[in-house]
This record gives sequence, C-alpha cells and structure tokens, in this order.
Amino acid sequence: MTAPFPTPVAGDDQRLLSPEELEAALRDIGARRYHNLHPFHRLLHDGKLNKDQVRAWALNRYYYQAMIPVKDAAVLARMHDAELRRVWRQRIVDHDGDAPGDGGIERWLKLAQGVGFSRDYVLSTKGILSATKFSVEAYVHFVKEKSLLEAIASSLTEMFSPTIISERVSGMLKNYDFITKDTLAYFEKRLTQAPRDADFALDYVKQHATTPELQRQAMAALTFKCNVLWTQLDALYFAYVAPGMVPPDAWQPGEGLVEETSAATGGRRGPFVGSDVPRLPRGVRLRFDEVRSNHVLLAPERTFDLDDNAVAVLKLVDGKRSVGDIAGELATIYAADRSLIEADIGVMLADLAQKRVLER
Ligand SMILES: O=C(O)c1cc(C(=O)O)c2c(n1)C(=O)C(=O)c1cc(C(=O)O)[nH]c1-2
Repeated sequence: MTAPFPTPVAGDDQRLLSPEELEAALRDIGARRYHNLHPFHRLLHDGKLNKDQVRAWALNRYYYQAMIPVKDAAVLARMHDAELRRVWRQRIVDHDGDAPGDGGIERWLKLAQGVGFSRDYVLSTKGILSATKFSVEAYVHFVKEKSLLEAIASSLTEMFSPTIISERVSGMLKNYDFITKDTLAYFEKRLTQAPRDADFALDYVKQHATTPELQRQAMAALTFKCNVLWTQLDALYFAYVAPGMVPPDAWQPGEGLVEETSAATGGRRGPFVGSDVPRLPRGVRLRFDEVRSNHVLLAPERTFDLDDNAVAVLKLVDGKRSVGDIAGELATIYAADRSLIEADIGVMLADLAQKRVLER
C-alpha cells in the first residue's frame, strides 16, 4: 500500500537517531505542522470570528472529542500488556468520566451549550461537516490499521497542545464577551492531562522506535495526525469563513440553538428600546450589491435584502449611536415623529437580531 501522506525520512541517510534526536525531529514536525499555525485558529484566538463562527468550531470539534475515547479503545484493544493498558485506559476515563455528568465529553458539551447550542442538537452530530467526520474517522482507522507504535506516536500532537490551549483560553476570554471561564472549563483539565499523556507516549516511542524504519514510521504517524487536525480547520474555514460555502446538511447559523433567554445571552429579546446601542456582529457588513442594485446585509454565509427604511437605519448603526440617537437623526431628516420612528426601528432591529445579523 502506498503511504497516504509523504513520509519524512529518518535522517540524512536513514541512520538511527538517538532518542534525543528522535524527540527533536518529532518536535520539529509539530513546530511546522501543528494546528496552532492554522489561520482559523489565529482568527479564533485573536477574537476575529463572529459568534456563529465560534459556534461552528465548538460544534465540529465536539465530534473530535466524542471520538477520542473510541480511538483510545481501539488503541487499547491492540495492547497485549496489562501494564500498558492500565495507563492508557485513563485516557478513556478522562473523556467519558466515571459517572454520568462527568468527563471531558461532558465538559465539551458544556462549552457547546455555553455558546448557545442545545445539548440534543450537539449529541445528534447532525450538522457536523462531512470533512470533520472524514478526518476524525481517518484517525480512528489509522490506529486500528497501523502498528501500535504508530498508533501511540499519532497521539503525540498532545506534546504541543498545552501551549495552544493557554493561548486559546486567554485569547477567547479577552476577545469574546460571550465566552466565560466556565464555558472553557474543558481546557483546564487538559492542561494537566495532555502533558501526562504526551510524556508517556513520547517515552514509549523513544524506547520502541529502535530502527531507522520504526523512527520514520513514528514521524510519519505524527505528521499524519497533524494533518488530521489541520484538515478539520480547513473545512471550518472553507464553510464558515471564506468563501463561506456551507455544504448541504451542515449546520447553518441559527440552527440547533436554545431559545436565547436574558440569562443565556446577558441581553434581552424583544424590540430595541431607545437606550439600546445596536451594532453589527463581527463578520456582518452593510454593502451595496451592484447586481441587485440595492443595499444588503452581508453575513459570512448569508445575504439579506433590505428595504429602504432598513438601509436608512443601518447606515446609522455604528456601535455608538443608541436607538434613540438614530431615531432622532431620522426624525430630523424625514421631518417625522421621533417616538413613532423609535418604536418602528425597535421592532425592525429586533427582527434583524433574531436573524443574528445585529446585536445590542
Ligand atoms: O485543544 C487542542 O488543540 C487539542 C489538541 C489535541 C491534539 O493535539 O491532538 C487534543 C486535544 N486538544 C484534546 O482535548 C484531546 O482530548 C486530545 C486527545 C488527543 C489524542 O490524540 O489522543 N489529542 C487531543
């Protein structure tokens, strides 16, 4: 069988690397290919995504989380040594927990719920991109089909995860008002679990990759796994950032969400009132569409036609003017009653907020 990805060579002339050289070569793979370098992660951590794009990440990443114990059970099934199984089974416990309501998958569900999803929608895995499923399933197949050394080596991306997790948690808390420490609780445990798991796997690989060929296989396994993580972000980027092509059946913003209550959003539903300050969410823009020869609201994966009244209002939405200010300006321009305008635009803005192209 031909290798699915180009496999790195073990050294200049396939010589046996020392354990330290092997570790350095593995770390170098991460330095060049780990998913912290992916543009989607840069956007996520720097606060450049809108809420729906963060939701798409949380939803798709759930599939990875949910399949990790399936992957680890497959690895476990290949271990003929009870001592090894005793160590590895901890990974399954970490994700599944010891009791209902416990464990990493549950904490990821909390994260997904924290950004607005209904638990049942996430659990259904409906709406997850096919490309996410393909990547994650490729990982499960890989550990079943390849040697135990390769299966263990493929988990070594975890060597690099504490850095990305710290960066992600601080970046997201700083940059998104809808993200709380509670929502990101998943990552707290990973900060101790990942280094523990990675240390064990790295020792195993250094001890068992005893020929140039085995060392090459270990490096190829880590490269493969970096690609598993990278392609998941490619898929998210393509569907929800640019060009914004959401495949049929994949999650569309607005789907699978819990009806937002004031407690969940920190905001209110219903008409906007005079003191509300409307703003366009990140990624939503008011644009003149030459083809339609009309203004539209451009969201990452949707376009909304606007009538003249909406255009007049949205031209004044700048995240600074309140509804009262906007009504005041329009009342002057159109010589109309300010309180009537305020009531009208309150309803109109609430309708746009319902469609998630406006925030207060
Ligand atoms: O947040 C991350 O960037 C990240 C990365 C990785 C990784 O590098 O594979 C894992 C996780 N998180 C994670 O939470 C997790 O449980 C996990 C298990 C594994 C694995 O390969 O067995 N990787 C990862």
